[in-house]
Amino acid sequence: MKLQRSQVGQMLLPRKLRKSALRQNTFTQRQVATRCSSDLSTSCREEVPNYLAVDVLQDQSYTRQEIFRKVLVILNPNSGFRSSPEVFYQQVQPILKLSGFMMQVVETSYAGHAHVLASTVDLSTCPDGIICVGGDGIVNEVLNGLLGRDDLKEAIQLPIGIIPAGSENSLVWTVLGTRDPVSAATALAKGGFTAIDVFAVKLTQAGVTHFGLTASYYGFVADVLQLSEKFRLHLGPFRYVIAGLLKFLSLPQYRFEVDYLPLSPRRNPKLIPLAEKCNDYLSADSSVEDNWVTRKGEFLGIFVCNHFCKPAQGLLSPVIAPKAQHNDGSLDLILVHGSGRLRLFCFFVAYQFCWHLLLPFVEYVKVKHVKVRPVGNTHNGCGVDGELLHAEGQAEWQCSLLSAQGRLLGQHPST
Ligand SMILES: Nc1ncnc2c1ncn2[C@@H]1O[C@H](COP(=O)(O)OP(=O)(O)OP(=O)(O)O)[C@@H](O)[C@H]1O
Repeated sequence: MKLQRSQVGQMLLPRKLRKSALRQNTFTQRQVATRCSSDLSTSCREEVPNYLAVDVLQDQSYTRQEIFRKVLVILNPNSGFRSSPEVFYQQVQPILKLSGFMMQVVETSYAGHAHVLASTVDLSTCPDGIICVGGDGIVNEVLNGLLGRDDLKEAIQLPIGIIPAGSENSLVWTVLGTRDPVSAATALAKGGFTAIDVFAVKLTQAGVTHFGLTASYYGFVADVLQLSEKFRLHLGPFRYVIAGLLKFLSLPQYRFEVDYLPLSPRRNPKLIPLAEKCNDYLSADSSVEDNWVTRKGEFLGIFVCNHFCKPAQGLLSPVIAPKAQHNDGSLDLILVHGSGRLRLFCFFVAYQFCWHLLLPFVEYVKVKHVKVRPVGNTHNGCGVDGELLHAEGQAEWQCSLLSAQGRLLGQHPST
């Protein structure tokens, strides 16, 4: 007798699971049939790999829900090792379909496409969110597209889902505790949301504001980010290592003036109402407050972190801002004072073991606002969530939290 593919899959399962899989399979096929018929754009002919069906169906909490969730999926075919289409269509889409997602899938065809999609999509066609398949960069584009809309208040409420398929997926790894596409899809399937602070970085001279969820950074790391773009095509995710090594070998000096407003424990930044446009919020800044602290001189790096920033790659899983929480209404500022390869090397080694805060040249403070001014011919770019922002001539970057929080689809497994 010729076995169907799903039956072959079951033969590979332990006996106990096989029985339950057989029972579940009838149920699965019924579910797939109804749900696919209402899928917005994708074909429902592809088979669900059986082991995935079993995985998903074993958690009854989300298979029993009958409510469809309408989402827009934005897939960057260019991210990471360019395997995101394969990852999505073969591993992720079946899980999402089974758990009731109705997906309109759009593949980006140029840099900036995700931004355009998020800023123009009719929100009523994807009331349950936008799912990004790619790296931190594509999530950042979607965030900025949403926050540039006229219907900002509704747009900021729209949850963003993430299927990690990029070079660096620090956001989903740090905040939702997952870094592989299948467990990220399972987290989306389980449902729930995670509130996350949103910060804005404004280039004062140009009056341009860019939003982020992870961190903004200046100095060595921003410089490496710029150089790494040259190697994107040939090296994929390894581009950061090569660019980092090259920049380390030809390390320049970075001079900055930094002003920061430490977080006052009595003040709750969330009490300030969200302005109609996010740009207005930054112009009504807190210059009237007088407890600004100024630092001047050489800095190897300046990091303004919204969460503890755990890189998805790396052996030891270090974190740059161990005291940061993604929803605590504050930003964590790390100043790495000084210059020189030896100091940078010490910082890097200490960071691998999460000892970097013990170094005498590292300053760590929770803040509300930060202003960073590169001095002289210091690299004047600013990295935000893996995207490099450029400035012409003298620049001042202002980094502040927005009063409203965004929402990520899914929850950390420990919640
Ligand atoms: N079709 C495309 N062709 C070229 N570039 C694209 C395309 N779609 C998106 N991009 C650009 O690719 C950039 C990086 O994408 P993404 O973040 O998904 O992957 P990554 O760089 O590999 O991962 P990470 O940002 O986590 O390091 C985005 O900022 C976006 O502007």
